[in-house]
Formats: sequence, C-alpha cells, structure tokens
Amino acid sequence: MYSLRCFLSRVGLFSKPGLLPWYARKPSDWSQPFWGTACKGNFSHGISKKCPRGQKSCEKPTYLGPLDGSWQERLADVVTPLWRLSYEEQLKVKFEAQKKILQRLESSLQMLNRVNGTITAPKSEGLCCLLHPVIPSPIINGYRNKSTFSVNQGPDGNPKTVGYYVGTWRDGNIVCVQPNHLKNIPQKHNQVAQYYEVFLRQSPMEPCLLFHEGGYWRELIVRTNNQGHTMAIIIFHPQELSQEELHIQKEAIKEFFIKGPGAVCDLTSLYFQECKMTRCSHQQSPYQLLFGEPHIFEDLLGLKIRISPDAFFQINTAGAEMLYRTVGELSGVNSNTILLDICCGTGVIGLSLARHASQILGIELVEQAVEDARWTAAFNGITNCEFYTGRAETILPQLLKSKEDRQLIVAVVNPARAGLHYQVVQAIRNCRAIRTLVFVSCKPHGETTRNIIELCCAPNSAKKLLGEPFVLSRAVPVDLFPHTLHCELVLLFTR
Ligand SMILES: C[S@@+](CC[C@H](N)C(=O)[O-])C[C@H]1O[C@@H](n2cnc3c(N)ncnc32)[C@H](O)[C@@H]1O
Repeated sequence: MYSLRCFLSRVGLFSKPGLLPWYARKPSDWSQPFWGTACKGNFSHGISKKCPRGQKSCEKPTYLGPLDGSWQERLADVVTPLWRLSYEEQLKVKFEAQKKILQRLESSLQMLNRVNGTITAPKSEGLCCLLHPVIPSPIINGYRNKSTFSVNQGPDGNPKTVGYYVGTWRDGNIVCVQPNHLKNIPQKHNQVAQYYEVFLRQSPMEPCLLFHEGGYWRELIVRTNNQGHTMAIIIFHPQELSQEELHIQKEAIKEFFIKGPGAVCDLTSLYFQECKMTRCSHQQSPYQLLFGEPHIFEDLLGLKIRISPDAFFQINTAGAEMLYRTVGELSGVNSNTILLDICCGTGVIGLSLARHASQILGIELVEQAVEDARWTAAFNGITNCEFYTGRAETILPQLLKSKEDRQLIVAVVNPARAGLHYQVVQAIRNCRAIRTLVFVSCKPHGETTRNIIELCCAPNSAKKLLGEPFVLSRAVPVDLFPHTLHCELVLLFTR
C-alpha cells in the first residue's frame, strides 16, 4: 500500500527538515486497517457504484449485513465520503483539493494584480508551490469530541429515531439513520444517542419533526473530552407548554439518565435548552443544567481549557493541537509583539501563545466562550491577555485605533464558514502595525476567497483599502476531519 513516508517524500516533506517538525509524527492508530473495520457489523463489503475502477477494496458487492446495512453505507458516503480510502489516500485527495483552491485563488489574484504584481510566488509554479503537505490528524477514527444528532423518521418509519440525515429536505426524502458505523464518531456518542432514542420511544410527548407541525423533542448534542467526561444537551421545542408541564419533561429525562436505563451512559452533565428556532444561543434561550458539572474541560498544549455548552471548540482535539502549533510557528510572535486573536472562541490560540507574546487581545461574539477564555487564562496563570465580547467588525476598528503604530501586531483570524466581515478586513488592511496575518479557514473557498482578494489587492480608495497589500507566503493544510473532504487551511500573509 502507498505509505505515508512515500507520500510525504513525494510531496517534498522529508526533504525539508526542521520545518513544522510535529507533522511527521506517526498517528497513534496509523496502522489500523480501515477497510477491515468498515466490513464489520452492518456494513456490506462495499457498493461498487462509487468505487474508483480497479480499486481492490470495492470489488465485493455482496451484501452481508442486516436490513439497514445499506442505510449505514449511504450515510457513511454522505458524512464521511472518503471512508473507503486508506488514510494515506485520503491525504492525497485532500492535498489535491487544497492545490485546486490555491490555483483558483491565484487566477483571481492575477486578474486583480496584473498591473502591480503583488504575488511573490514564482510564476512557473504559482501559489501551489507555497502549499505544504497536509498535516495528518494524530487520531483517525472516532476523533469527534462533539456530535449533533437529529430526531426524525427512521428507515423503518419510526418517527422517534435519533441519528443523522440521509436525503434532502428539498426532495422530501429525509430519513434519520443511526450513525453506528461512522468512522469519525466515538462509540460513546452513539451510546448516548441510542439511549436518547430509548427515552423518546417511551415518552408520551411527540418529537418535533417539522417546526410547523408541533412536537417537542428535538436534537441531542453530545460533547466528550479526553478523560471520557460526557456532556449531553437536549434541545426541546416548548410549543405552548406551561412551566409546570416543562418541569415534568425535564424531570423525566433527568430521571432517565440518572436512575433509569440511560444511567449506563454515565453522563457528567445533562443540559436542556428550550428552543423555537433552528438554533438558539445561550442569550436567546439559556442552557439549563439539569444535573452534573456545568462545563467540560480539555487538556491542550499544556493548558486546562474550559468549554461551556454554547462555546465553539474544534471537534478533533488532537488535530486542534496540530493546528494551533502550526499557527504558533507561522505567526512568529515574540515578546515585542501583540497577538490579536480574532474570532477567538474559548481563546485557545492566543492563550497557547501568551508566554511568547507581550500581550494577547481576543475578540469573540459568544459570551460563554469569552467567559471560558477568561477562566482558562486565570486558571493557567496567564495575565497578559484581554478578551472582548462582541462582533469583531464593531470592536476591532476601535481597538486598532487605540494601538496603532505603537507596537507590532500579529493578527490571527479564525472566522466561521461565512468568512470575515468586510470591516474586519478593512481594519486589518489599514493598520500599519500589522505586518503578519495568519488566516485559519475551515472553508477556504467561497467568502474566504473574497477576504483574501481584499487583503492582497492593490490599494483601492473607493473600497477604503488603503494600506499596503498583503502577500500570501505559505499555506499549510491541517487535517482535523479524517474520512471527510474537509480540511483546515492555515494561510500566512506578510507585508
Ligand atoms: C471557527 S471558530 C474559531 C474559534 C477559535 N479560534 C478556536 O480555534 O476554537 C469561529 C468563532 O468565531 C466566532 N464568531 C462568529 N462571528 C463572529 C463575529 N462577527 N465577531 C467575533 N466572533 C465571531 C464564533 O462564535 C466562533 O467562536
């Protein structure tokens, strides 16, 4: 089989000693034969339809599992489309995908910069020569620390089925399938989901399948940490229930997971959220702790990190360590620089670099995440940091005005899929003290491309992009999502 060493050598990794040294570390379950595990249980030995021609593992179309085996495969193909490939092959696919993203980006930038040519990449190879090999995830199977399960009609028609969707709302063919065999979900998450289903099936209350059709029980979110602690969050549509009626439901689920059949899940905490919208923040509708510890904690890069139910946390903890190390190395922070952590979540990026920087300034929209960042700073004895709650587009321009030119600033941005607000790009671009920008993107195409173009284009007074343009000087993909097509891309810009 194609080996990791061979692949990394081929893409030039082993020829660059000392550069980002942790990426060559062998993942702990590296030698595990995935195909072998995929054939266990309900899986058939592969549906030839989607397999590349001549690929050995796909040559056994015989169906071996029980009735819903094909559902499990359909689900696996939707959620983890690379699951049939070895991890080495997955990394190859991801590398090629990142290369395409950079090629497209380069075309857009070349069109814009034809006159003043701000791109430094050699013309013969283009931006792709800045692309490093994908840093592999140290854990390949069961790596997710958070899973969100829906409630809907299962393949057998039972509306109280807890799982993941196959099909689309548009086509009206949604089926909820228990994700028992998805390679990225740990068994613990499935166990809690299965017991939630047991609870639902004995509850007299209906599930909420479509908002306009009534019903109560909705999603289940499960969060776990490296120590095996488990937080479960039940999302419930309150419809017109009175406080008393709501209390009965909360007591019922609490009882089920403390003393009933669900006790085997050994939950560390159980939350309940009444939510009438697709998603509610803690501000819109508070997460109500029914029992247990209010937070979950993670040990990462020598820090103890607190995570609240409403706070974002990278879903692959070991992979996140790789990501943050990469950001740290690329950022080049030192005791003379301020590190600006924009969209900082629980503050991990900034806090992990605090001892190298003169000051950390974090900006984050979600209040609970900022409270976590402050707690983590205090618990770990970090004092050179400040966290601001609110929209980066509102806070950043003011914050930069107060800092401008007095000290060098390294900016790290890690926005959600929607990318950065234009005012954030503008503020960074126009702040002379920012010479280095590390852009961490979970979706480097789409809005991020627009952000990058605005960071790198020639000065444009109509758009109020006045500062010197940034130049992309490195691109490092980090795989936090084995078996899927997703990858985090860390982009280093300098000027
Ligand atoms: C991809 S997460 C990154 C979090 C953090 N850097 C980490 O690694 O855990 C994006 C974060 O941006 C926050 N966010 C979204 N829109 C924002 C905005 N307009 N201003 C500030 N933060 C925002 C989200 O709440 C989320 O915590």
